[in-house]
Amino acid sequence: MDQVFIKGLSVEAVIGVYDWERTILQPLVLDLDLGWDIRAAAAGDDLSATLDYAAVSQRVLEYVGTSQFQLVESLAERLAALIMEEFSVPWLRLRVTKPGAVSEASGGVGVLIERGVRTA
Ligand SMILES: Nc1nc2c(c(=O)[nH]1)N=C([C@H](O)[C@@H](O)CO)CN2
Repeated sequence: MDQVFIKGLSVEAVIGVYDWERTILQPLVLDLDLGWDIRAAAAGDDLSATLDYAAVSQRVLEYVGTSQFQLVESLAERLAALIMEEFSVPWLRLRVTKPGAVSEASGGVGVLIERGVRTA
């Protein structure tokens, strides 16, 4: 399946299980692979026929930036459901990285989920 992707989307949110984390904003980085058949958009050179990565990015920034989850798992699950419902995305892969959580992990820590049905 074709994909529209958004890589390295940076946003700050209240995220974490510990008391000190409930009072600060922490950086998160999101990577999204979004299943979408791009052929109709390509044939017509038509934005309205594709998944607008700018519109998805804006919605994700709005949602995550005002969220207050404890676990990155919870954020990932809710965000995946929102994107699939609001943008009619049939399948997605979402990585949520919390860069500063484990200082020794230079590439960050977090979760990677896939949801939906990935058609050929
Ligand atoms: N699998 C997870 N492990 C941990 C999480 C999490 O969201 N998912 N969160 C924390 C703390 O909030 C941590 O980020 C504070 O540094 C610990 N482990």
